[in-house]
Amino acid sequence: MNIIQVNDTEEMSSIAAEKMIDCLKEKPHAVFGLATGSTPEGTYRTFIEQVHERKLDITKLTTINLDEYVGLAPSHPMSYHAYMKQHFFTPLGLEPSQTNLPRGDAPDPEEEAQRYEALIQQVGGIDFQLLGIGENGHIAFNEPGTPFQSRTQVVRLTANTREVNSRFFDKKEDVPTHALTMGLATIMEARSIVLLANGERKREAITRCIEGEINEEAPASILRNHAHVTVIADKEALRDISEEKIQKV
Ligand SMILES: O=P(O)(O)OC[C@H]1O[C@](O)(CO)[C@@H](O)[C@@H]1O
Repeated sequence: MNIIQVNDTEEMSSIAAEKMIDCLKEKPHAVFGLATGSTPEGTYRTFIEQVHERKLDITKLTTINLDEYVGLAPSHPMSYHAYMKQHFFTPLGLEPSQTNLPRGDAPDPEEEAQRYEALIQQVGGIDFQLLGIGENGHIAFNEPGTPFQSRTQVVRLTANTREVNSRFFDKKEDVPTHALTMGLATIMEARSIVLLANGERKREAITRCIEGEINEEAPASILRNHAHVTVIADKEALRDISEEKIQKV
């Protein structure tokens, strides 16, 4: 695990965006695994600016998102479809056929999970996976206790995750109780992974991810079993990590 300490969110975003660009330049038909949440917003902005500035070809790119709330149609403003459209797909200029998210409004969510897992295999797997981390250590919506061998599935969200994510909704009760999420084993098949974290509120989750025991109570700790993971995080998130493990920019 390569751990890069950055000075601020802007630096985190530009390093992450540069890694996405490296992947795209090396493989124009790359498959990007993408995350939502507040953490990757700057990375998306910087990547898009750079793609336009350097006139990079994105017409062969495919994107596969990690998760979606069960019950929210793509048109729902709090859906991850809407988030991706606003922060990435539209400003980058991707065609709808290039982008993929689980359908939160699928009539049979379990069947949708299977379709989505099969789709990831059909596109040949993920070349570059971007991840955020939940305050409780979740990656995608794989909450503490999720089996390491899990694949794309329907999950119940913890009270903590619903509380944390209620900041995006009008009322706490509006936060869906379930989500469709790529599983931990699915994520681990990505060829390279970049995990982003900033701020004190991610400190405990990052400490457990990097220095705690590798176990299912700390879902992000599984990443230590992957050969190509880079954590890009700020001082606040890395406060408890031993100096010798950290690379500073
Ligand atoms: O980036 P944020 O908003 O702190 O969210 C962290 C993580 O939580 C989620 O938003 C899900 O709760 C993930 O998609 C994200 O990686």
